[in-house]
Amino acid sequence: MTEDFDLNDAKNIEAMKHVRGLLEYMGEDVDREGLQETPARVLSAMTEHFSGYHEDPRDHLLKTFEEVEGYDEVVLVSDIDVHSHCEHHLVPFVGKAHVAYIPRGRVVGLSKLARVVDGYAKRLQVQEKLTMQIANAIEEVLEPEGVAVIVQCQHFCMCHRGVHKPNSWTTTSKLTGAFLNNPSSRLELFQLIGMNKSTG
Ligand SMILES: Nc1nc2c(ncn2[C@@H]2O[C@H](COP(=O)(O)OP(=O)(O)OP(=O)(O)O)[C@@H](O)[C@H]2O)c(=O)[nH]1
Ligand SMILES: [Zn+2]
Repeated sequence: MTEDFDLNDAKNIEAMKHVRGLLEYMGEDVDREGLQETPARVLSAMTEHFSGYHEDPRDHLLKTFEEVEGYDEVVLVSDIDVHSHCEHHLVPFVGKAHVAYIPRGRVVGLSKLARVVDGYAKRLQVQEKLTMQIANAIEEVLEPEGVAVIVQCQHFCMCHRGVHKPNSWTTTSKLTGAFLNNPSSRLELFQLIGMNKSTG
């Protein structure tokens, strides 16, 4: 599970001490057998959860976009799974992102939109910032007629601690260009998202 984790690396040794400190703080016996590999596992998992710090998500678009004339309708990738962590409590928030744009010549592979979502989600986040960062990246690189990013998540900090509202969902959106200014583009977007849900 932690094959790629270097137990001899000075930074890792230092970080494992901190994880042990947290286990002690929780009231655990850090020397018990079941916890021997836990600090390394925790750090290895963190590397995965926070891989976004080691990339610029805009690169997924910058390195792959193509100039394609003729398609100027909505491109929507809906229900992209979002797994992020809230910067207030370091606990997960999870849900979906719907990402759309109307090309003005530049198009990109559909998976790249999901990679942009991941690149920003795999950091400590607040949902509003995540939503804006995804939209800004697409806007900046593809220079489309419009961008729409809608994120719907459940925040564990709200569901499983604190106010304890396990059924609550938070929706955030960032619309630009035609999606903002043209009611028919916005209506089409919401119909497409709704249509997908009713058939899914
Ligand atoms: N706007 C926004 N708030 C968030 C997000 N994630 C968590 N929060 C909120 O951040 C706030 C932090 O409030 P604090 O009063 O400082 O922390 P707290 O005492 O743990 O608050 P409670 O969760 O109410 O117990 C809470 O209201 C959370 O619901 C997010 O993505 N966006
Ligand atoms: Zn939180």
